[in-house]
Amino acid sequence: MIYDTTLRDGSQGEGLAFSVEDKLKIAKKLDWLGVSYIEGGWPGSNPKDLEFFSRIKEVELKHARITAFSSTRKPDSSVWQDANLRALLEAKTEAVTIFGKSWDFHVYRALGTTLEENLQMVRDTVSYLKDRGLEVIFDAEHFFDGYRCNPDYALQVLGAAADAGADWLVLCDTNGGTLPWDLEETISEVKKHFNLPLGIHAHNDSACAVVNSLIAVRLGATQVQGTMNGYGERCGNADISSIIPILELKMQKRCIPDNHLSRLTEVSHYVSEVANMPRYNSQPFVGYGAFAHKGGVHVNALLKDPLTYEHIDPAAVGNHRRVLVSELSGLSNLLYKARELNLDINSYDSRTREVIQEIKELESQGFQFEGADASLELLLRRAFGEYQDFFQLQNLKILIEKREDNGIIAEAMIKLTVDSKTVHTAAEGDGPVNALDNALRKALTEFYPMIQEMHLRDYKVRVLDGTDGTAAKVRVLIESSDEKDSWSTVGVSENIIEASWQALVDSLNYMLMKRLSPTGSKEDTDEQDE
Ligand SMILES: CC(=O)SCCNC(=O)CCNC(=O)[C@H](O)C(C)(C)COP(=O)(O)OP(=O)(O)OC[C@H]1O[C@@H](n2cnc3c(N)ncnc32)[C@H](O)[C@@H]1OP(=O)(O)O
Ligand SMILES: CC(=O)C(=O)O
Repeated sequence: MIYDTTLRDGSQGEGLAFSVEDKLKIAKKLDWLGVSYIEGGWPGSNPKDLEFFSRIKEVELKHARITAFSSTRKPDSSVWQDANLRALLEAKTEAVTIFGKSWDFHVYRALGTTLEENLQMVRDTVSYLKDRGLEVIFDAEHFFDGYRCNPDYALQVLGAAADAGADWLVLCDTNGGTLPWDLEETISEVKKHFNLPLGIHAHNDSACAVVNSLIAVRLGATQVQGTMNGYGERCGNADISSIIPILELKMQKRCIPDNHLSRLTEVSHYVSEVANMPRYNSQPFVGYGAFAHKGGVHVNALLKDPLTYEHIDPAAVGNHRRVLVSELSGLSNLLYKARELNLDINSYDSRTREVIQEIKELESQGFQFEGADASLELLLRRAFGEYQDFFQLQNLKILIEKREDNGIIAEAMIKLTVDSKTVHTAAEGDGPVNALDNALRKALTEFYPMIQEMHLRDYKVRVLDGTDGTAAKVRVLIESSDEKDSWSTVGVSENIIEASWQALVDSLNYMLMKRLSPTGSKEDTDEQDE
């Protein structure tokens, strides 16, 4: 069973703060994926979590059970007086998760109580909740550290929870420092003492959260607690976007409903969008680059059989294969790319080798085509005679004026040839690149009105050779979009205006090619875009 704690432990990660709406959206999406439990939050912690539990009741979930989280009662107090437990019951979930201390050091230092009182806190809390007919999942906090320091006591804590009626004993590697072989030994010992279903809750501080979770499953644990994309306190929790496909595809353990695995990539990306967290390109299974192939040798073999360089079929997890074209490309990368673009080229055509050499030469000058799909497509189509620029520059001037009261104003004057006609325009902008963009659009709108639908979404500049001082080159990457599509272009020069010009011109030409020339259609490959 997959127990997702993105909304509770995940939200303890730096930079994450879910609204109630966010939590509801994520819970629905996790249910759509088919996880067994969704831990919605800690009701005693804040009003937002309590509101989530009240509103999630109105949502019809198909697979997941909602659980609410809390601690054992306070030392030297009673369960009836405990504010956390009161709030927990207010959440009115059918399942609850209680964490209790299982490391003697924590009992002394963090709780400031006796070992016996901690055992009583566990007993009282679990039996109080069981008496109310709830499913009780007992998270033994710091279990592996506790077992290492005082195995008898750690086992007594599990025993207290089990005797009080807990339905699950979940072994937590709270500090995330346990190594796989130690974890294996500890779980093997625990199994000798308890017949209850076991779970695992691993943190990733030693980069072992996923592997530790999988080892626990091999040893018989039937519940894995983790978070989508591995969000969580410090270095995060076990990433269920890796655990689910490994269980399903490599360990033959069913943990989500039939045919739901292909939803995984979508769910992972959705959660990162709602969480407003950047995606990790190389994230296993679900990352945009998880099946991106760059080396020529790899792509050559992939074309013969994808199994040569892919451990699973990307489609199984809803991801897709991508081939990158760069200075590390061979003929195979180019042939693959050409096929995607419906370009009829073959390895016997001398131009094919010439294009690879041109790409390698340009990349050595600082261009980077793997992040500039549109510039690459223009280069290929130009090389194979399938494309001609839609306008030509005659000349361009940029004036920059610093005014005392009005900041900096830039003005670009531009002379172009379009359809054998000369067009001469000028436009102002906040800065030189903005003025250039405005002037170009002004000149071209008369001939190609559709360029008004194009927007510049992102503009990035990278200095390529800082040691040369003013002679350093810059690479400009521009991301543009219209209502249907988005594309990236690149320019490189020692002059930032020239580099920006190259990327801007590519961007406009690319859009015009797509709209006006049938060979420029990317419709066939749209599904391959992120
Ligand atoms: C391993 C984990 O991830 S556990 C989950 C951790 N998550 C969070 O802490 C997020 C939500 N937490 C909160 O909103 C707040 O910390 C609250 C509302 C729970 C408590 O707030 P406060 O009452 O102000 O206490 P504070 O946060 O300062 O300290 C935590 C208290 O819990 C006690 N505590 C810690 N673990 C346990 C436990 N298993 N059982 C009982 N009490 C516990 C601590 O001893 C401390 O009590 P003290 O104030 O008497 O020293
Ligand atoms: C319970 C929990 O979140 C932990 O031990 O890490």
